[in-house]
Amino acid sequence: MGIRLHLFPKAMAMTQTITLRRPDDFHLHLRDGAMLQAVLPETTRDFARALIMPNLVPPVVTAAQAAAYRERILSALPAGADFTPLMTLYLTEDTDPNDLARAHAEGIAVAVKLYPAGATTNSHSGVHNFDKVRPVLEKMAEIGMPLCTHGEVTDPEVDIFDREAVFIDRVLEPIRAATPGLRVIMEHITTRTAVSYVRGATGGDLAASITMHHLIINRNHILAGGIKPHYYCLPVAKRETHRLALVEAATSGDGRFFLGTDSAPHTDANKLLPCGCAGCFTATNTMSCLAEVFERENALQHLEAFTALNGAAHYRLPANTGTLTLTRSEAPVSFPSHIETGDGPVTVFDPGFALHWRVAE
Ligand SMILES: NC(=O)N[C@@H](CC(=O)O)C(=O)O
Ligand SMILES: [Zn+2]
Ligand SMILES: [Zn+2]
Repeated sequence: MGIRLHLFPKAMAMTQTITLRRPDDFHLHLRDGAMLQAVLPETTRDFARALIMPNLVPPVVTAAQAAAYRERILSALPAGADFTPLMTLYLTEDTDPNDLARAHAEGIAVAVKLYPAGATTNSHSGVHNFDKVRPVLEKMAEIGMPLCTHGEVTDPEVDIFDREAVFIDRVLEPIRAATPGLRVIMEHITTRTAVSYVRGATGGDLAASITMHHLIINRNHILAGGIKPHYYCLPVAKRETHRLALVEAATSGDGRFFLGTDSAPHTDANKLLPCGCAGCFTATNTMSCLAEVFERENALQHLEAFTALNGAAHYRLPANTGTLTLTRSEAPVSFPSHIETGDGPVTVFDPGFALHWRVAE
C-alpha cells in the first residue's frame, strides 16, 4: 500500500494528505472500569490494534485473567469500533510456564511483560530475582512468545537517569545470553545506549518500541522553569542527545523500531501530588504529534513503517488492511486539554508546539 503524498492547491492554502495503513500501538495502558470506558475511544479512533499492558491491581498474570480483561475491553468498545486488543501477561516469580504456554497457544496473550519489582506504576508484583523466572523464559524461547521489558533497574544506588543503560548490562544482556532464541522487545526506550544496543544485536530477536512523547520532550521539559508533572513518566525523559537518537531511530525506517505510545492515564488529582504518578496520556493526539515530528525530519515516508508495519512484522502479525488519512492545514489544529473520566479529568499530552496534522474523519 505504501504511502501516498498528495499536494494539491486549494483556494488559498496548500492542503497535504497522507494515507497509511491503520496504525498499531504496541504499548498501551487502558486501566479498567470507568477509566477504561473513558480512554478506550481515544485509542480506537485511530488505532486498529494495541498491546495492552497488564499492570492492573491485581495484575493480569494468568491466561484466565487475560481472557477476562480482554472481555471487559471488548465490552467497553464504542459502537462500530474496529479494534483488537492484544493481551499481555504480567510476569511474576510464580508465573506457571504451562499456563503461559496455553495463553499463547490459544491466542489469549501475545506477549509477556517483565517489570522489575518497584520500577514503575503497579510493578510491586514484578520480578525481584531474575533467576526465579528462568524456567518461564526458557519456555517462552521454546514456544516463540516474546518478552516485553520495562528496562530499568531499581537499585537505589543507580541514578534514575542511568537506570535504563544499567538494566541492559545487568539484566537484559545476561538474560539474552542465557536464553538463546528468546524474542525481546525493549519497551519505551529513552537512550541512545538502547538504540545502539538494538542496532548491534544480530539474529532478529531484538527490537524496541518508542513512545511519541520521548520523541518530543527531554528532561528540561520536566524540570526547567518549574516542575511539570504532566511530563513525568517512566523511564524519565533524558537529555537532548538521547532524544535526538530516538528521533533518528524512529524516523529512519529501520524495522527494529516501532511505536508503543505508553499512553498512561492518571487523573490530574493523582498527577498533581507531592508524590505524583508517572505517565503521560497521549492516545488523543499521538498521530498528529508523530506526523509533525516526522515532517520536521523530512521522513513522512517512514511514518507508516514506524506506526503500522515494523511492529506488526516483529510480532509476526499481518499488517492492518484498513487505512488512516492525515491532513495538514496551515492553521494549527487543536485537541482538548483533557478528557473527562468517571474518576476525574485526565490531561492530554501537550507537545509544546503547534500541530498542523489531523486524522481525517
Ligand atoms: N510509563 C509510565 O510512566 N507509567 C506507566 C507504567 C510504565 O509503562 O512504566 C503506568 O502504568 O502509568
Ligand atoms: Zn514501563
Ligand atoms: Zn507503560
